[in-house]
Amino acid sequence: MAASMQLIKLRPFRLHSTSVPKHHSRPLVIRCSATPKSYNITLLPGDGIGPEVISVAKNVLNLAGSLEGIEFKFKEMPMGGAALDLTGVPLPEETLTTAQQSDAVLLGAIGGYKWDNNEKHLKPETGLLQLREGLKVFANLRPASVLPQLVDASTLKKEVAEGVDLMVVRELTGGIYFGKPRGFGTNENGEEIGFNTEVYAAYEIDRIARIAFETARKRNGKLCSVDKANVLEASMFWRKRVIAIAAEYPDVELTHMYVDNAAMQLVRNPKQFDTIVTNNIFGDILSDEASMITGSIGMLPSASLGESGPGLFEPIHGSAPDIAGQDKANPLATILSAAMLLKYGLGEVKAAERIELAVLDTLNKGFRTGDIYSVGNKLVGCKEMGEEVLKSVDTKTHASV
Ligand SMILES: NC(=O)c1ccc[n+]([C@@H]2O[C@H](COP(=O)([O-])OP(=O)(O)OC[C@H]3O[C@@H](n4cnc5c(N)ncnc54)[C@H](O)[C@@H]3O)[C@@H](O)[C@H]2O)c1
Ligand SMILES: CC(C)[C@H](C(=O)O)[C@@H](O)C(=O)O
Ligand SMILES: [Mg+2]
Repeated sequence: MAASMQLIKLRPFRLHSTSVPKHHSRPLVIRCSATPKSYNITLLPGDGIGPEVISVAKNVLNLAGSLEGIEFKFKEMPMGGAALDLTGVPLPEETLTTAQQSDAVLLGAIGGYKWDNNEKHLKPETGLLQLREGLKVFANLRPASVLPQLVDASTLKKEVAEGVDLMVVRELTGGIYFGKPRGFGTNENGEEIGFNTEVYAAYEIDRIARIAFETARKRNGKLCSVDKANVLEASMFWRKRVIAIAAEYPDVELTHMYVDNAAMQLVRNPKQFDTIVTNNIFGDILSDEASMITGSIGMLPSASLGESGPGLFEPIHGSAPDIAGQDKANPLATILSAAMLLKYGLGEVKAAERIELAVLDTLNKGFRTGDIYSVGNKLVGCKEMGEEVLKSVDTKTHASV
């Protein structure tokens, strides 16, 4: 099991000690062994490579679940550009309601050239922000670990990349993404302007800081808060609140770093980081940067959690229009997001570990999509990679879990 824990080094935890999300209470229900556990999963394939990676991840999730006596009822709903084309909006009300009423949500990716020049409210990306807001998933966990099998795929030198295992805790429903005022206008000289507002209330910082301290406590006890407190008032306040919350976690070592330095340190010496907590926009950027240390953005999963209700699970990558429809996408980030769904969303740790082990086994056998390929490996497409993971879920992990 040690190998799988390397992949996503975090045990399931409650976001809030006083409010237990619906799904966390599930294991307490006593069930007859003849009655399989059943969960409703909303699938949001989205655009570009989204449907390709979701179709593969759905099969893996289904098989890992069935081997643990879990049954899934999947409901696929339109989202992003696909929803715009179908209904005229990027997040139809029915999609949001279905997602809110399910046990967990698995999303592929949204966006594409076709909708790039749409007005803001008609952008696929706006639909994604509405979904995160609608599910109230303020805590976005983005683990980045360099797997021994993929050290050579990293763009960094082996000695720098080897052993990296960090977790970015990104605030997801606040900051400049949602702050008001925002929009377009003219300045005092009559010139056109565009503007956004970076704003955080104390409660928003306090709750994400607590998640980050809890996360660090379950890992190596080191938390680095990344901000721009040398310049931005919102960051100065962020730092003040993180320091205040630190008093509740004397066992966690807290450090602070400016975001420009953090971006540099991530490629200079990424092993210095354990858990990073940061705001919405810095977390977006730093997690893409961290992904390349691991070999590819096609490897990084994520879990977005709130205080109650279903979690949202998605790879951190986008719809990759440059490779969409060519069976070239790496599905592992989405498959690993399905593992996070099981672990953090449903508390189904055994089924999650089956998937993690299967991914490691598939990589051990040398199967690689183009983004993580190096000489000597077997180059496969998205579908074949999925089939290989399925085989490993069925055989290897069945025997070892
Ligand atoms: N969560 C999301 O749905 C999400 C995230 C990021 C970007 N986007 C959207 O996706 C679209 C494209 O954005 P972008 O090009 O900046 O970022 P991107 O992540 O889609 O692609 C960046 C690069 O990484 C590659 N890549 C991404 N995922 C891969 C995978 N699984 N396997 C192999 N290679 C992969 C792509 O081919 C591309 O070269 C935009 O519309 C953007 O808004 C959506
Ligand atoms: C598509 C976009 C809205 C999104 C974000 O900025 O959060 C993406 O980049 C991500 O990382 O999930
Ligand atoms: Mg991003």
